[in-house]
Amino acid sequence: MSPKASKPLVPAKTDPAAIRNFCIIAHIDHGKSTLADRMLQLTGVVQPRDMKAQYLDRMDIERERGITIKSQAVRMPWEYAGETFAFHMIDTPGHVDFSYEVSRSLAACEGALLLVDAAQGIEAQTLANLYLAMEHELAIIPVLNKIDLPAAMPEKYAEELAHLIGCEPEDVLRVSGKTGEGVDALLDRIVEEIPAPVGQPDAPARAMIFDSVYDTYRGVVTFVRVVDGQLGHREKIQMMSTGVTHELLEIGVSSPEPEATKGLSVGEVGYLITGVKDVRQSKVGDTVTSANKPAEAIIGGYEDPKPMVFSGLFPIDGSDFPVLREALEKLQLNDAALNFEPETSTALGFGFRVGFLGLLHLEITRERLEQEYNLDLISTAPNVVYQVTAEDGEVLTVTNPSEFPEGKILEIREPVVDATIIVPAEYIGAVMELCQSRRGQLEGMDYLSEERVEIRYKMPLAEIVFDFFDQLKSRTKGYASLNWQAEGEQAADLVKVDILLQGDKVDAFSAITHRDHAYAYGVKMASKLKDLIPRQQFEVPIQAAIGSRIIARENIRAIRKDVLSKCYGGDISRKRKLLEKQKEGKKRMKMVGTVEVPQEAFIAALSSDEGNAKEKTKK
Ligand SMILES: Nc1nc2c(ncn2[C@@H]2O[C@H](COP(=O)(O)OP(=O)(O)OP(=O)(O)O)[C@@H](O)[C@H]2O)c(=O)[nH]1
Repeated sequence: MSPKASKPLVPAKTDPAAIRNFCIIAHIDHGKSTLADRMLQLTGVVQPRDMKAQYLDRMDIERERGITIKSQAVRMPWEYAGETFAFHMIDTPGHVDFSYEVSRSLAACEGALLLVDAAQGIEAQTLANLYLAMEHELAIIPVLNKIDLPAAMPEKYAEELAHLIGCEPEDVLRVSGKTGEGVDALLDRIVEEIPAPVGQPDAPARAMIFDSVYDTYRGVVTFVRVVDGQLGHREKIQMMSTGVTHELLEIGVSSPEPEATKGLSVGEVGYLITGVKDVRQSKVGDTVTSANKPAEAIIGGYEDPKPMVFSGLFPIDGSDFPVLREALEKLQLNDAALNFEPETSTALGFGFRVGFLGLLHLEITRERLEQEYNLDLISTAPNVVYQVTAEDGEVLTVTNPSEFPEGKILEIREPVVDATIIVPAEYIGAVMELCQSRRGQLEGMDYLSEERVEIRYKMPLAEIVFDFFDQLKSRTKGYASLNWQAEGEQAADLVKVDILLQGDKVDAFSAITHRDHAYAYGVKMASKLKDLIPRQQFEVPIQAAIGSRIIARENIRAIRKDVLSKCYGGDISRKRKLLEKQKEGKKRMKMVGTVEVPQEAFIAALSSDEGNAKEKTKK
């Protein structure tokens, strides 16, 4: 993040009246990043020869998957009526797992571009993001994107959008992020319609942290929006929630490459570098003030990201445990939403219980651990968080089936969500049937237009987070879009199903499920394992049980594997070689009680056959 040494510092203080802070909100794949690319080009901050698609998605994994994970803030100049304006554009991720990032970015803006694909129309996350923007009282500019597509229906969707936000269809801008058509008119509209930031220039400095990223060379880079006063180069700053002070080594703006400035003043969006090495010291949502003249009140309105899904991560090679710990610690430097604690499993050895925002977050984290740190991992079936009241009245927070208390249980509470599904009206029946089978309760239904409907359900998180989206897509020929948000908890009839091999519980295969699904889980797991575990020298029963009650059973028949049978004659060295080879093979086995289970059986039994979470959860 270093500026070129010889470059003079850009003067501090931009007149707040000439600043416009905005973000782009949209359903996933409606083209935010592509539109952002065009804006960078049109405003001249990125030269055509340096331009690459999705310029702002810097992480390799973001490029590979074509999605935005971390938000980015970029400063761009724009001439309007003879005056130069400074735009701060904050690109936001669109996936539901990362919606907390959207909410932070929104709090740093005065306006939002609501981007809708002109060939798709409004989708579930368009609504969710719009409601968030309205909560933050942002000025909203409706924009239809991808008008170059032959399938685009701008007239139809302009009406839909106008109806939704209460404006005239003519007020809906039409652009193409791909060809650039209409983008300069959009930039003008930003000046006209988004209010300039207001703050008190002479008050003690207050800046709100909306993102922190870890940079290998510079440590933590903190992105802030200055609300009051100003922060200067080399100033001593204080984090208001903890009182910790740091010296500012560098302050600047991204344009889109980092450019050091003398300071940041009211309404400006930029970055701070203090040499701190851990993002948790620069907490998103915290207020930065000046240590010499501290402000009195923190800027409010933030939520901390809360993990929704937990899974155990175990190295396949037990000696990789320290590497896994170090890798998780490094990822956490850059991902405040990731949390983990050590876990021991009798079947899988030492590993970590890791909390994620959702399945995509889990998959990305796992992929990064495997790619960037060269680890081979087994992950256990993900589960949500349960509140379990045991017989003695004690309430336990259970993030792992192995923590499930033995004995009688008074109540189990599970997280629930409000789900919004948008589909063409002909699929209402199919969607309702699916939601009902997942213990959903219909909350309401509205027609967005004659043929498209918004259906709202209250559902258990555990029912929606895993393969629900796949099912929804296949029942609606891919036309449904889904969004959900946490909405508290409810009591439910849940049980823990254990899997036993020769009478010994295999903790890695235990699961908490609804009583109605317990039998199906038991049967599926027992028959999967029967195929995966090789025959042993004795008979091995595989059982599924709720408490002491067996609900399913399979048997692996005994064999005696005589490796010497091929070896007639008395060549002792050949016999020895075969026995050695058999010993080698045994090393790759895990002993569960007296049963040898090959490593691959764990991997295969725990791997879901559901494929890729991004594909599943993308619209
Ligand atoms: N024809 C056409 N395609 C577009 C346009 N804008 C974006 N696309 C394509 O739509 C796809 C999604 O675009 P992105 O810009 O990655 O979408 P996004 O909303 O940023 O997606 P996330 O970062 O994953 O949230 C890409 O394949 C783009 O090439 C457009 O104006 N016209």
